[in-house]
Parts: sequence; C-alpha cells; structure tokens
Amino acid sequence: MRAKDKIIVALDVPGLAAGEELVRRLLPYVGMFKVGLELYTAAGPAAVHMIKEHGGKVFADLKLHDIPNTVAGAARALVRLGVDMLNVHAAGGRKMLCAAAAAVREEAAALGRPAPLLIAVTVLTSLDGDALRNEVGIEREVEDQVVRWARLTQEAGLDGVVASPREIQAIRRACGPDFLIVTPGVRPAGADPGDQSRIMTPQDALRQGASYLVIGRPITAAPDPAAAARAIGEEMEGALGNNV
Ligand SMILES: O=C(O)c1cc(=O)[nH]c(=O)n1[C@@H]1O[C@H](COP(=O)(O)O)[C@@H](O)[C@H]1O
Repeated sequence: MRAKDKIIVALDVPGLAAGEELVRRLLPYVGMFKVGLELYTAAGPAAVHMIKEHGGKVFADLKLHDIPNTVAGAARALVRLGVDMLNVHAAGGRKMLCAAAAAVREEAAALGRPAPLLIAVTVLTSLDGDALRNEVGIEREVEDQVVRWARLTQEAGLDGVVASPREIQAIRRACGPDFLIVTPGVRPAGADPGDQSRIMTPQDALRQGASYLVIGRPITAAPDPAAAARAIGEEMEGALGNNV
C-alpha cells in the first residue's frame, strides 16, 4: 500500500459544496474521505453519494453508540449506502459490538457486496489521563483502557479500532499484526494541536504501525490543501521506506 492510500481526510465542513471542493482537490493525494458528524448532519447520505460519484472511498464516522438493535439498524443502513468503513463506540459494550458486526456482515452478504471495514472508537484523542479519570470517571491509565476496549472489539469480531498513535504499540502487542489501527490526533511537526491531546507526527504514527491516519485540519485548513496532503504523503513515503 502506498503512503497516500493510508491517509483518510476528515471532511469536517459545514455543507456539501465545501466538501465537494475538497474532494476535487484532494482525490489524487489521499486514500479515503471521512464524513463525520458535521457534514453528515448537514448533508446526509448525499455526502456519501457525492464522494462515490467522484470515485473516492468513504469512511462514515458516525460513532454509533446506542442499544444493540438501534446500532445494528444504523449499521445496515450505512452498508446499503455503500460506505467503505464505518465506526461505533467500543464503550457500547460487547452485545452492541457483536450486533453491529453481525449486521454489517449480513447486510453486505444480502447485497452480494464485500463487507465494509467496521472499527470501534476507544478513548477519544481529545482526552488525556486527567479527563479520563476525573471527568469521565474511568480509573485507569489511558493506554490500559484503550487496550481493554481493543481486545473487546477484536473478540466481538470487528476489524479494528480508532485510537491515538501513542497507543499503537500496546494495541499491536495485544491484538496482533492484522488488527486495523486507525489513528487521528496526527499533527505534522510544529502544527497547532487544536483540541487534540494525544498527538504524534504522521511519520512517527506510521513507524509505530498505524494502518490508516485520519488527518483533518492540517490538510483542510491549509492555504493549499492539495499541497499539504501531497507533502504529508511524501514524508510518509519516507517513513515507509518507499521510493517515490
Ligand atoms: O473517530 C474518529 O475519527 C476520531 C476519533 C478520535 O478519538 N479523535 C478524532 O479526532 N477523531 C476524528 O478525527 C478527525 C481529526 O481531525 P483533526 O484534528 O482536524 O486532524 C476529526 O474528524 C475527529 O472527529
């Protein structure tokens, strides 16, 4: 896999037109486009259709977290939309994770399509140890909680997790080489962390063993998003040891 195929751009924009502008510019330089809560709430399934019409892959980042029956229904609807990746919160527990995995498998089989990748969000990258303990009330180190949820996710039959790059090595040790690790909280050296707490550079995240990097503002808020994506991709090729 080329480095650029590991870049998932977060289209955190207010509407379809802004999303489409970024898709046009970034298509040659990235592997997938992430439709998250902002764009999906504003534009709905049209956002997914727009990206697919341009030939892009879609990660539906709706972080499903509800009772098992409700999450399974939403997961089935996302499979019917034709997304390539979707996510749920590991905090929903084993029954919810198993219901989501079964729903994705069954709906894809009924449609005769390959199943999209299903991953679970662990501890949000905006949280640090203090917030996890004192605000969320989980009395555990961040890494221990991430690994606990990663194991649960794997046992429930999902493809991988979303976690910060700082936990990649611990997840790899616990879940093995084939488990997908999708890492937001990625910032090129010197970039503004914004609301992210647990961050790392793209090159370091790759060296640690990330499967995909989710990158938003360092690309989308750059004066020239295509140039920013290309530069990040080239630096990542270096980290992978590929010749471009
Ligand atoms: O599930 C996610 O994608 C996600 C999980 C997480 O723990 N942290 C996190 O930042 N994200 C998403 O990753 C993207 C990061 O965007 P930037 O901080 O702009 O690079 C946002 O769209 C977040 O919604």
